[in-house]
Amino acid sequence: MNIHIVGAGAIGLLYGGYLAKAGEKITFWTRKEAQRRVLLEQGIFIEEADGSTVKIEEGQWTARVLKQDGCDDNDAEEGMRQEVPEWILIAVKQSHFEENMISALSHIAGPDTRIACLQNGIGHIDKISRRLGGRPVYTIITTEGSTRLADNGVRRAGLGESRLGMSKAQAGSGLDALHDRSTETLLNALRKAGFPTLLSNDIDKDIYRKLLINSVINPLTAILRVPNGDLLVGKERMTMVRLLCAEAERAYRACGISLDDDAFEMVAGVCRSTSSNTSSMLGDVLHHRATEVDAINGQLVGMAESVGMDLPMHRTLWLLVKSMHP
Ligand SMILES: NC(=O)C1=CN([C@@H]2O[C@H](COP(=O)(O)OP(=O)(O)OC[C@H]3O[C@@H](n4cnc5c(N)ncnc54)[C@H](OP(=O)(O)O)[C@@H]3O)[C@@H](O)[C@H]2O)C=CC1
Ligand SMILES: CC(C)(CO)C(=O)C(=O)O
Repeated sequence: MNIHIVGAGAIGLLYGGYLAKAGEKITFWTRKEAQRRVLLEQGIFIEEADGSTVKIEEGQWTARVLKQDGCDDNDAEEGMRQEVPEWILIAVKQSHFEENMISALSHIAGPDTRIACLQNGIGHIDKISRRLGGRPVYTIITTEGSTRLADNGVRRAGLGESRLGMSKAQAGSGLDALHDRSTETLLNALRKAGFPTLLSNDIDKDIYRKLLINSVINPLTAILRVPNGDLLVGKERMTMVRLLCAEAERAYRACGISLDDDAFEMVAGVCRSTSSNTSSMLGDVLHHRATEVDAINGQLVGMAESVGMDLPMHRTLWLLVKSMHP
């Protein structure tokens, strides 16, 4: 299957690398020519949690630079059209969803191309879908953890679990798009590549579950500069985790979003299972990059506001993290 990966960062290289190794035809779209060159010259490497390293040489995959108009330096647009992807996996960060990037997507995608987003946070799906003429956009929620080590390599935290689905707002009356040949083909490709993936008929539940987890763990670890597990160390941190969970739960109830589990137990469970992780938000802060806090705590605060509710703790975390942006 012909799959394009937009954003060859931590999660893009992990997914694209293993999909290519499993025999899929992969095209990475990078932002910079320098990264494209490193990829083509040195190949991709993935460090696994057991210390082994997997090398994936060019052959099954190629790399291009995503330009504003969708063309790269080496290929005319006509050439790209002949390689219309069946799927595009978007693996950029929330802060990378700029007009130019979204407009470039419309050049890569053919009329039947499916698009799936791997981002944490919310708000991006509708934005892209609108800009792509209402084309339905799928979501992949994953517990994979990947850290970028170089332009061409990543470290995988361990085996995660992923879910592929389409949120109700996207599906409209067309939920059948979830159960067609194209979706089945992507699911099989992901599984063959070593990503245990389930088809979700209720991806919104997964999206909001992850949003709540990220809204508590990410800003707290970014501000305190501690690994995830350390949020459970000490009375004061535990109290903050509890209060943030309770505030988010109140907002979810007011918005009619149900959670299967107790929020605190859920968040504490993730702190324990990823105890040595540097959260992605802490990673961004340490590297002086913009974080995804707008799409996480910002969206949560906005959701609550839409039903007349204020979330003072989440709002404060949002502003604190935003104040650390470069
Ligand atoms: N890493 C993880 O373990 C997980 C990540 N996620 C989500 O996946 C998303 C990506 O995260 P992650 O991979 O960690 O982030 P990275 O920062 O490692 O990767 C993002 C990549 O997107 C590239 N990019 C940005 N803008 C463009 C553009 N216009 N055209 C082409 N490429 C572009 C960046 O290029 P450049 O380097 O040149 O800036 C970078 O390589 C996030 O939303 C995150 O929440 C979800 C679950 C797990
Ligand atoms: C689940 C968690 C908190 C793991 O680190 C994560 O998704 C992130 O860091 O963004």
